[in-house]
Amino acid sequence: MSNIVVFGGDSHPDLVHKICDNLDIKPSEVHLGKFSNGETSISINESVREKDVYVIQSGCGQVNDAFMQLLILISACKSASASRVTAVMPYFCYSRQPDIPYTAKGAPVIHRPQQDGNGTKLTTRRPGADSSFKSLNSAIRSTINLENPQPDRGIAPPDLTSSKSLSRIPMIPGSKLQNSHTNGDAEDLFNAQNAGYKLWVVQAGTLIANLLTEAGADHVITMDLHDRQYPGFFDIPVDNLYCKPLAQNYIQHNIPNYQDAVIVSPDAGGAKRATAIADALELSFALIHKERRSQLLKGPPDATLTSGGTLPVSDRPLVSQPTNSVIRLSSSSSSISSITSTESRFVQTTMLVGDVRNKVCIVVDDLVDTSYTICRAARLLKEQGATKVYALITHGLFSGDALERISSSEIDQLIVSNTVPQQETVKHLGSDRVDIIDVSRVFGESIRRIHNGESISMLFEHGY
Ligand SMILES: O=P(O)(O)OC[C@H]1O[C@@H](O)[C@H](O)[C@@H]1O
Repeated sequence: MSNIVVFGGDSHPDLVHKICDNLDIKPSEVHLGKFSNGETSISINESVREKDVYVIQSGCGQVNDAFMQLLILISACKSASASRVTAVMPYFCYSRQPDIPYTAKGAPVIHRPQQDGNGTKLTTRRPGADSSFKSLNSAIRSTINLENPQPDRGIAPPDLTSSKSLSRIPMIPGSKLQNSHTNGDAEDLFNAQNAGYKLWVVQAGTLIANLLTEAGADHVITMDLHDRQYPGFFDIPVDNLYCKPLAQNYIQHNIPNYQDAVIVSPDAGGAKRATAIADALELSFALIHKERRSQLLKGPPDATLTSGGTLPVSDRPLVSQPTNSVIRLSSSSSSISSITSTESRFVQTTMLVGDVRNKVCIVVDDLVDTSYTICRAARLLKEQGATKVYALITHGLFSGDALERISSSEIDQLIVSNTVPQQETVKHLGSDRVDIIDVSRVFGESIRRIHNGESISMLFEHGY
């Protein structure tokens, strides 16, 4: 192929080489480094004048560094007179929104308490909180308890200050999560859940899109965007490839008697993705749905649901019959303290819709980050009689201690694509328990087609 140049960032060199092998070219030479103060330094060692340039960088590893490196590489090519620059991001970072707890009351309380010489000053007040950190920490702790509601299993809450595990929950410098074991946070928890304001965490979609286009990207190629609407942030073409055809191919060729298996979505958000695979392979489908809502307790402390109070705390799921079970907010994950009528709580409903008894289950999801979602799904399926659980994932981020969790989970077989490096995964879980779906061919073919001005829509349906 003439007039094409492919550069790789340093987040996933193995995939860069594989994609280039498929294109039968070599990655172009670039020096990637850091200045002494930690800033990214890049020098391009060949001419890109009037060339069609592809910069491959997955949004993983040191993700902010990787993204900055991508931006600088794009900008360097553009200012060196490349005719077109395409960002190839096998895993598109910042494509998920933050998972911040907030009250049902919504927006910040805006009031006008302060007058100065120049007129009225609008301020935002956070009732019940001395400092924003104090309240936010509490809110985070409450989410941790919900994310890992296993009080009887003696699992300590993760330390957000050091663990990379809960990446959808913002990490606050200096948060003292070890204090979440104590009961002294009840007031904080109450404040966090009832303060009447919404903890506002930036949703970065437009910024990320603008940064890429401002750097000089003319086109983006990615795979299985968490949000299919995400390309709407861009005013350049975004080709979102699907792992689906590769996943289907894996199921058909590697799962014995796959015709009797059940495709499972571990949450409502992934239902479309999973049903698309189930429909294509004519398999049954099951859905795990979890709903969390904050509520103010009204009944007496130990009242039963029928008398208008609360159900006993339980992490057991509901099967096919949606009924509410209550996981109460607690400042300790190892014990459930008594409920008072004025505290805030979450009502959590977990439903498994579909029949998995004596079935092989294939849990399909776009990504695994902390792995709580997928491990919880596997446990539930086994409890409900599944004989074997496969987890089929596009982007295996496996942050923090995710691999340890998977290792001791009910997942029998993990199948994950290589949009993100998986050497650690194989090392940790063993090659028998992990299979890798190679996406380099489909990325290579999409680059070839885009370079030649051909359609890539057949890749969406059939892969390569
Ligand atoms: O539970 P972890 O692995 O952190 O998060 C992964 C889940 O969070 C969702 O956004 C993904 O679609 C997936 O279901």
